[in-house]
Amino acid sequence: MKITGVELRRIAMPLVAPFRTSFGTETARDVLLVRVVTPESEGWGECVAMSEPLYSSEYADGAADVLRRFLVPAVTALPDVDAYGVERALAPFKGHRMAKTALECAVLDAELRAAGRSFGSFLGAARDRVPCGVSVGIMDSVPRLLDAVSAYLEAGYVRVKLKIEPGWDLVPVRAVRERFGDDLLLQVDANAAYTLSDAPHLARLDEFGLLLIEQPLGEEDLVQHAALARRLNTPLCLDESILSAGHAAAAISLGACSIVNIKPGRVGGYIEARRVHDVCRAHGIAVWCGGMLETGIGRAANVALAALPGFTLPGDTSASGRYFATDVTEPFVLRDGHLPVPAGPGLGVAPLAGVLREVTTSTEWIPA
Ligand SMILES: CC(=O)N[C@@H](Cc1ccc2ccccc2c1)C(=O)O
Ligand SMILES: [Mg+2]
Repeated sequence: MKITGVELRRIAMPLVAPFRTSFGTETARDVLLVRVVTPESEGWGECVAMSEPLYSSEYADGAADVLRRFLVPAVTALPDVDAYGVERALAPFKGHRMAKTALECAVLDAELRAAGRSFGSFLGAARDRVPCGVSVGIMDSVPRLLDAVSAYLEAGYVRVKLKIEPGWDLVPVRAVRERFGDDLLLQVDANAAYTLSDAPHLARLDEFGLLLIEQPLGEEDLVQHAALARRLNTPLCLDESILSAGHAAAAISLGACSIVNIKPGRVGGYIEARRVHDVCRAHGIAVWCGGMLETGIGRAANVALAALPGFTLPGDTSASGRYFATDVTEPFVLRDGHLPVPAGPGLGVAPLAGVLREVTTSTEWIPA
């Protein structure tokens, strides 16, 4: 496939409610979308980097810059390209995994649309719908938290994840467990807010029968997570620490985690995300699909990924309405706690022209 050109488009997506984590509070998404145009078709990809480098080192303006100056030219220079060719062409550039993922996804979407093949069939989806969990932010009070969880359970979510940080952990978790009972699938995510010296405190989470504790320690603390895992009964899950299939293998062999949250943007692409899935599966490690408050573009790709056989835990693949009053694609709507895997060619969804025009804050065309 020969690329004619690439569009970088920024869109502003207000959130239906502020989303607070241990690293900050988000009230709107400033999203970078990538559109790849070829003579046969066009494809879309979403860069999940935040507007500020608070979750990872990447941020939207930086991703746009590295795409504009290095990544897009490296790909559009190729006479014929597919998603694997994109991976090879981008390998010389270090890091910038979220930016790379957006471009790889857009090429893959265009390629699959031209071939009349769905994302799910390319990745190896084993199901046509996936069970969905929900990520609940840090709230102003426990009553407000209980109201939010109650509404999400009403909506049908099959698993609840609570954001925690020092000062907001045991009390809210205990309140949710006591209100909604022992059968509720419940887990927590600290976004690296603790240190190994907090081990005795974190061990007190064991009494709540959680599915997992996600990324309690720093992104680079693989050995410390292994030490912490030996002092907890609750399984440890890593998110920020796992940037590749190699990282997953290292974390597993160190005993730093027994579950992995897979986010394609964090690991550099959907092809690499499948490699992480395969490595974990080979080690008997369960995986689930994380979320970065994606629009329907990233959501469509993630739901397809979440349908792979090793994704045995509900992911943060929540409905569009969890984050946006109006999604940029047809909304993903929860049915019996599941989202359908798009079956159409490519991502199976595309931005709705009217909504896209409304939310666009800038566009830039990069000719091949
Ligand atoms: C659903 C969920 O908890 N996601 C991330 C954290 C997170 C939170 C807030 C975000 C805001 C803008 C972009 C990405 C973001 C990611 C996580 O699993 O750690
Ligand atoms: Mg996380």
